[in-house]
Amino acid sequence: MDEIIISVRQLTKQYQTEQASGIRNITFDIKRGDIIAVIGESGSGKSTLLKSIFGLLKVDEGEVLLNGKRVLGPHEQLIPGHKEMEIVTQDFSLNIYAKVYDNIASVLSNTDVKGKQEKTVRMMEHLHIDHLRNKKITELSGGEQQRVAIARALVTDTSVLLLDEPFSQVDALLKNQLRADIKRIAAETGVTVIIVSHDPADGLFLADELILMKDGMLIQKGRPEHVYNHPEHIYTAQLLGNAVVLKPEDAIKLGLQAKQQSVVFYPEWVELKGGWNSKRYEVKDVYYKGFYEELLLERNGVIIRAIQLNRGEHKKNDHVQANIGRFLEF
Ligand SMILES: Nc1ncnc2c1ncn2[C@@H]1O[C@H](COP(=O)(O)OP(=O)(O)OP(=O)(O)O)[C@@H](O)[C@H]1O
Repeated sequence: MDEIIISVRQLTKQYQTEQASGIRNITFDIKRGDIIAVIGESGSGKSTLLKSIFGLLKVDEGEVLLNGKRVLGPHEQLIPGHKEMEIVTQDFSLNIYAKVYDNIASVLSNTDVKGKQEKTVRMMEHLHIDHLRNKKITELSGGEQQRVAIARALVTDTSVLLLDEPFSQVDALLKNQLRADIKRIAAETGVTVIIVSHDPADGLFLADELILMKDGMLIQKGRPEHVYNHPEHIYTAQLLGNAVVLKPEDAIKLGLQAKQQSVVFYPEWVELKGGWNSKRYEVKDVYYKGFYEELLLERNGVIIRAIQLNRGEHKKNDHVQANIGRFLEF
């Protein structure tokens, strides 16, 4: 059976503000070795959840258990945090005057100097920062600092790594590499990782399980493919796949038999092809996206979006046959 490493139980943390803020009644378990991605729009409570798990915030209700033991809050111990967890926050908390190598090595004990050196070098290689080893933190870009902070957290052989927006400072190319590195390192070391990100693509790519947050509440948890294909809220479908949302009267104008309040589908569920069930649409616009293109299609005054691999087949004012192959109702 899978071993549960972290249990979050009815966790509530409200800030003293006029509007509702923070997180409310969050409950879930994390399996050892899993990568969990906490996804949600800005202000949905992701960072509050992460900090609460680490013991940085005094929560109002509920608890976090690590290996069955309650994680203490900042009011219960001198130094907030937990020795079996490492957190990389958005400020990185690096010693900016020290060199990259020393920032990483300094968290290891001096009892085994050779082992310390080897481990530090290996971790720098893992995160592609070995060429920066003698540079000071002040001489690095934001993305480079981010990788040093992750290396410093991972070199400790921590059981749990918490990452708050770990890709916020890196460009698209580096981001792909860093995501793949984290996935590989997690698989190699068995570390449990919780990543907070506002970019759903991070979670879809990296996570064994996604946690969707909205207005301080957990609204869905599950494997990325499952959550993507079976969203329980319109918000989830919009966040993960920029879904098209139609009122039932508009859906009917497209020939869909809608019974509920809203009809929802991802643009890639629209099939651009002829056939007995396809309908004629006018192409209102074509957005070039590189390897694919997004088409704005109109029928009976209703606009939908469709995407397809970029073959340059369609242009504005063309007519196409399209079929909404699958849709969800909410
Ligand atoms: N120290 C604080 N005092 C008062 N309100 C706070 C504090 N920290 C967060 N909040 C509020 O709590 C809510 C959740 O904030 P949180 O930072 O957890 O969200 P988030 O999903 O991480 O957002 P982002 O993606 O923008 O970082 C927001 O409404 C925020 O304004």
